[in-house]
This record gives sequence, C-alpha cells and structure tokens, in this order.
Amino acid sequence: MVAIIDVKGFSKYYGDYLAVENVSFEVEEGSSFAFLGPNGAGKSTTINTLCTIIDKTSGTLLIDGQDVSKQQKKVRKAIGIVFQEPTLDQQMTVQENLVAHCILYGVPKDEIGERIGILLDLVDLVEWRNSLVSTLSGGMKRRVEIVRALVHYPKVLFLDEPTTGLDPQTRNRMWEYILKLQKEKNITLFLTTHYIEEAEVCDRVAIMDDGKIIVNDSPQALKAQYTKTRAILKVKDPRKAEICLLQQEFQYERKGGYLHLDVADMGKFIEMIHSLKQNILDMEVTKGSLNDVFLEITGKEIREGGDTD
Ligand SMILES: Nc1ncnc2c1ncn2[C@@H]1O[C@H](COP(=O)(O)OP(=O)(O)OP(=O)(O)O)[C@@H](O)[C@H]1O
Repeated sequence: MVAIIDVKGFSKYYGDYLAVENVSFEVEEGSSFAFLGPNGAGKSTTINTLCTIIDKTSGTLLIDGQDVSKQQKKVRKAIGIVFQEPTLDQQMTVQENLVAHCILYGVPKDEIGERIGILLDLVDLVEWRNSLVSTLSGGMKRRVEIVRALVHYPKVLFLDEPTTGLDPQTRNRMWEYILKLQKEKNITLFLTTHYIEEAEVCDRVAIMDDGKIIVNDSPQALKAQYTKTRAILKVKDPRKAEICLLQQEFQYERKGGYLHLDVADMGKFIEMIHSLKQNILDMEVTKGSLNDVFLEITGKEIREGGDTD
C-alpha cells in the first residue's frame, strides 16, 4: 500500500498532561480513515498536529512523504482542512471567500473561476455563489467550508467532526457530498468523529481512547472480531422451533412471541433456518456496531459523558 499519512510514535503533552501517547498508524492513499472516540480522546490533537496547527512533543508524522514539523509549507499545500468551528467570513460572499482562499494557496488565476464552479456544482450551491455567507443555513455553510478545503486540489482532506451540530438529515446529505467529492477527486479522507455511522462508511477506523489507539482495522473486521451477530425469529409454532434450536445446540431466549439467539457460526445458522423455513414468519439479523466494539474493549460507551446530541 502507498501510505499518504505515516505516523510513528507520536506523543503530545500540553504542559504536564499527556494528551496523546505513542500513537502509530498509516493511511492508504485514496482511502477513507476515521478516528473514532469519545470527547477528550486525543482526536483533535492528532489532526491538529498533522495539519501543522500545533507541534508534536515526539514522534514522526509524514504526509505525502513530507515531515509535518519540518516542511510545513509543502504539507499545507497537500492538505485541506474543515475545522470543527466555522471559519468562513460571514460578511463576504461564497465566491469572495473561495477566491481569497485560492489566492492564499497560489491557485493559478485563470483556473480559479472554473474550479469554484465545478466544486460548487458538486455540492449543489452554484446559485448561492454570490450570496453573503451569513444568509446561508448551517448545512450550506459546512458545504462551502468543504469546497474551500478542496479548491486548491489537496491530496488529503481532513475533517474534524465535520457534521457536529447538524441535524441527522443534513448530516446524511453532507456525507453524500463528501463521498461524492472523494470519488471524483480521488482524495484521501481523514476524519474525526464520535458518530458511529460516520466511521462505519470509512475503509478503516482507528478507535481512540485516553490518548491511545486501541484498535485500527476495517469496520467489518472490527465488528467480526469484537461483536456478536444476533438473530430474532418470529415463528408460527414456537414449541417446534425451540426443539429444533435445542437439537442444533443454539442458545436462545424467548421474549414475547420472538426467539432471540446469538449467531456464532453463520453456516450452521443458515442450515437451521433452512430446516425451520416453513415455520418462520419473520426474521431480523443484526451485526454489532462500532459502539459495541468500543464497549467490548473498554467497558464504556463512546458517547458517554459530554456529548448530548
Ligand atoms: N490546548 C490544550 N491545553 C491543555 N489541554 C488540552 C489542550 N487541548 C486539548 N487538551 C486536552 O487533551 C485531551 C485531548 O483533547 P482533544 O481535543 O485532542 O480530544 P478529542 O478526542 O478531539 O475530543 P473532542 O471531541 O472533545 O474534541 C483532553 O483531555 C483535552 O482536555
């Protein structure tokens, strides 16, 4: 794999406080990578160090082969950032904000108009080009922030909790836009989030807690390793179904008219369903979530404490 982000032994102290402890990971070029963890886990500290906003205490952090502590200018050209806090100038138009950013990043003058047009089109904001930012909704402002982060054609787009504070519907739409832009521009996505659903759609997830990465793998592999698949069956004849489950050595619980069971072996489960098929009225099979992964490893919920939405 080509690692566009390569972090080895990264630690960060604020005074005497160790916020990130000896963290190492790589991010493959063109992939999406999420840092998932509760408030205070050290996600922003890591992203801010990668983005050259703060400096490390120790370790090596490379983006596209450039050291983020030593080659800050080159690193800044290679990245786009969407911060947690809004940073657009509210008293300027969308176009003015974007042009100012292009000039700052040395985008060739004759390309500025076209690039802005293409990106605004991708996020359905072309007709808002000449509107004052202050007149846009929260979701629209976030979309402009994303366009601004991409208009100098960075290789890596950093998103620090990009959808915090947005309602669920706007969050979903934002994700459609983000993934569309990633595909069209083949950029690497690096995001921090405490929304499980946002991490689920990424190629890899590093779960962070208390300044350390506790696991780093694909969401599917994490769920397969740390969670159970469960099934709920609604059957016509519960007695017959229970005999079948007992014969095939399934552990189950009867709750109301439903049978709840753990699926340890999918092959064995499918065979059992096959033998029960005349008896089944309805069935639901669910995998554990990344929250279950976190719970299994740390004994606590990702969302516990602090976060209220
Ligand atoms: N400038 C600072 N000075 C002192 N401590 C800090 C500073 N910035 C962050 N911290 C502390 O470092 C720890 C990690 O913070 P960080 O913001 O990186 O966590 P996070 O996972 O991004 O959480 P959040 O989702 O709340 O942003 C926290 O305990 C935080 O209080």
